[in-house]
Amino acid sequence: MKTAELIAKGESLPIMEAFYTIQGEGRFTGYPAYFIRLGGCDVGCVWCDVKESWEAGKWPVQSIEKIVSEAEKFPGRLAVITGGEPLMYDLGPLTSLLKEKGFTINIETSGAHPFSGDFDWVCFSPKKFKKPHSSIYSKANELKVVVFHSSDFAFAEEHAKLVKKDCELRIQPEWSKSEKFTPEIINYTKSHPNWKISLQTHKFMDIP
Ligand SMILES: C[S@@+](CC[C@H](N)C(=O)[O-])C[C@H]1O[C@@H](n2cnc3c(N)ncnc32)[C@H](O)[C@@H]1O
Ligand SMILES: Nc1nc2[nH]cc(C(=O)O)c2c(=O)[nH]1
Ligand code: SF4
Ligand SMILES: [Mg+2]
Repeated sequence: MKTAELIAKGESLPIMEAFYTIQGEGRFTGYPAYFIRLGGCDVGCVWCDVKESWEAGKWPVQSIEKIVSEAEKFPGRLAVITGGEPLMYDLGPLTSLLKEKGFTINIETSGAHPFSGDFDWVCFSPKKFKKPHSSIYSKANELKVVVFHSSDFAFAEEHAKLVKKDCELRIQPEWSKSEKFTPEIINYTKSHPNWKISLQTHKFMDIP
């Protein structure tokens, strides 16, 4: 089969990088996890901290068997699928193979493409730059909104209305604007206690 066909079926995927680290953000902050970063994103966030991921074509394509066999070399059995935007691909085959090998699987996504795959935890981080696909709202376990501008609090509330009742709500300061917005985020969370704060703790620890 041609590479393009294998990618379309989700049997092979462009891999920007894969690394064993500590989940820095959100619900599973502090958990050791194997990150699989897929290449390719068409959302275009001005403040994206992995812009080099955007061009799918520049990353090597690997079979899901190879991706999972690399993951198995590490002792942890929590995998985080991220990118780039991982939902640009059919994640069914990759997640079923990871499951077969005993992994718990989380995803980091903007939700901008149709949902696929079988996940234990879905972290949905909507973006103003490309509207989320309707399929994400019933799947999200966590809504993690990055604050880069004061208007992002209202954007966060709009999305909070659309997710499931038990979806956990988090606000995360955009890294470069952290100093400016952290006091506002603290005050917002104290006055809107249905929200919690998420920080990019890996950046403080200087780990991947
Ligand atoms: C790089 S993205 C990849 C996954 C997916 N494309 C997404 O945006 O959710 C992983 C997480 O990092 C967040 N993020 C990206 N750049 C950031 C920045 N400069 N400051 C804070 N969070 C950021 C995203 O919102 C997302 O929650
Ligand atoms: N340690 C660590 N935790 C993370 N949580 C989400 C990340 C991502 O880029 O998706 C990320 C990342 O890049 N590194
Ligand atoms: S959706 Fe995610 S990977 Fe894509 S530009 Fe935005 S933060 Fe970066
Ligand atoms: Mg990151």
